Amino acid sequence: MTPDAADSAAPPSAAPRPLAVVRAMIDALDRDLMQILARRMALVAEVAAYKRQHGIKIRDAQREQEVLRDRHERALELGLPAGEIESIFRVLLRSSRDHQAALRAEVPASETPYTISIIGGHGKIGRLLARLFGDLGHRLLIVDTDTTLEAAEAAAASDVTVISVPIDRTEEVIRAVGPHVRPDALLMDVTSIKSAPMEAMLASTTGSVVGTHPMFGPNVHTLQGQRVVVCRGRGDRWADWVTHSFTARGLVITETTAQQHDRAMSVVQVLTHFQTQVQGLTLARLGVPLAETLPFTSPAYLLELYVTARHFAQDPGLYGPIEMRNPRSSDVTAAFGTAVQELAQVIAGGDQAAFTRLFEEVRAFFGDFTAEALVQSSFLIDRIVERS
Ligand SMILES: C=C(O[C@@H]1C=C(C(=O)O)C=C[C@H]1O)C(=O)O
Repeated sequence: MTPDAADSAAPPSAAPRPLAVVRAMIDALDRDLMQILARRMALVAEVAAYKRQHGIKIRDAQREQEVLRDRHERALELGLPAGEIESIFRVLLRSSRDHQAALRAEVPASETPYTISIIGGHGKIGRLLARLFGDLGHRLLIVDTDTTLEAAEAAAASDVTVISVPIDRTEEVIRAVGPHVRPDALLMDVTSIKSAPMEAMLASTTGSVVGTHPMFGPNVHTLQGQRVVVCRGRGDRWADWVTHSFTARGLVITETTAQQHDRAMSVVQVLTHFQTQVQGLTLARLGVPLAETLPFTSPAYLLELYVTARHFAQDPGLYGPIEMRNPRSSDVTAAFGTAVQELAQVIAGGDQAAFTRLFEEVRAFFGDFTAEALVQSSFLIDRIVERS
C-alpha cells in the first residue's frame, strides 16, 4: 500500500467511520483524480504540439498497447479489477486522441485554409461537416433552404462544395450546383448510395469529384474511430486532401468504388435496417406490451431492443430511400423472405436435426468471427448493465 492510500484507509480494528465522513473523503479523492486527469490532458496537448511540428500521426497503436498492458499489470498489483481499469484507460486514450485532433495535431502548420460550401449545412450531417472542416481551420459558406446565400453563388466562390442534402434531392441539387464548381475546385457528396450521385457529379462538373459516405450518424459522441467510405471520382489531389482531412479528425477511411460500396451497403444497411424494421413491426403487432417484457430482459433481448428502438427514434425519410434506392434491395428482401419461411417451417415441424443443420451452416459462415463477437458483445452487455 502506498503512503497516500494508507492515509485514507481506516485503521483495521476501528469501527467504520460515519458514512458522511467517508463520502466527503471520496469526493476529495475524486477531485484529486480529476486534477490528475487535467494534468494528463495538459501533457497530451504538449504531445499534440510536438506531433504537429514533426508530422507524426495522432494514433500510436503500439504505444497504446504498451500503456494498456502496463496499466493492466499495475491494476493486478493493486488488487483492482484489471478488466474495468483497462476499460477506463481505453476511454482515456480515446478522449486523448480526440483532444489532439481538436488541437489540429495532424494538420500541417502549412495547410492552406480553403473556402468550403456546405449545401444543406443546417442539416445534422451538414452541421457535423461544418464543425469538422471548421476545426481544421477552413472558411465555411453555409447554404440551406433558410439562407439567403444561394448554392450556385456559394459553389462559384468555393474551393470545395459539399452536397449534404436528403438522398431524394441529391442528384437534382448536384445537377444544379455542379456547373458552378470551378474546374480547379472539388465537388463532393455524403450520400448513403454512391453510384448514381457519383455519375451525376462527374457529368455536371469538369472539376474534381469525390464521393463519400460517413458510416455514422450525427449522434456519435466522438469522431475518433468512426468510418467514412471514400470513392475517387476525378482528381487525385483533392481525393488525397479529403482522406487526409478526415483522418486528421480521427476518422477511419475505407476507399472503394461506387459499385463496391453499393454492393456492401445492400448488406450493411439494407439487410440490417430491414431486419430491424421486421423486428419492430413484429413486436408492435404481436400484442405483448413492451412494458410487460422489460422486467424479463435477457442481455440479448435488451441489446436487440435498444438497436430496434434506436432505429425507430430516427427519420423514416432517411431510411426509406437507403432501402428503396439500393440496386440490390429486392435480392436482399427476397433472400430474407426465403430464410424466414425455411426457418418457420423447421420450427413448426419440430425438426431439431434440420434446425441444427441451419445453425451449423450459419456458424460456418461466421467462422472465427464468432469468437470476436462473443467478446465484443459481452463488453457491450457489461457497459449497458453498468448504466442501468
Ligand atoms: C498521447 C499520445 O497520443 C495518443 C494517446 C495516447 C495516450 O493518451 O496515452 C497514447 C498513444 C497515442 O495513440 C502519445 O502518442 O503518447
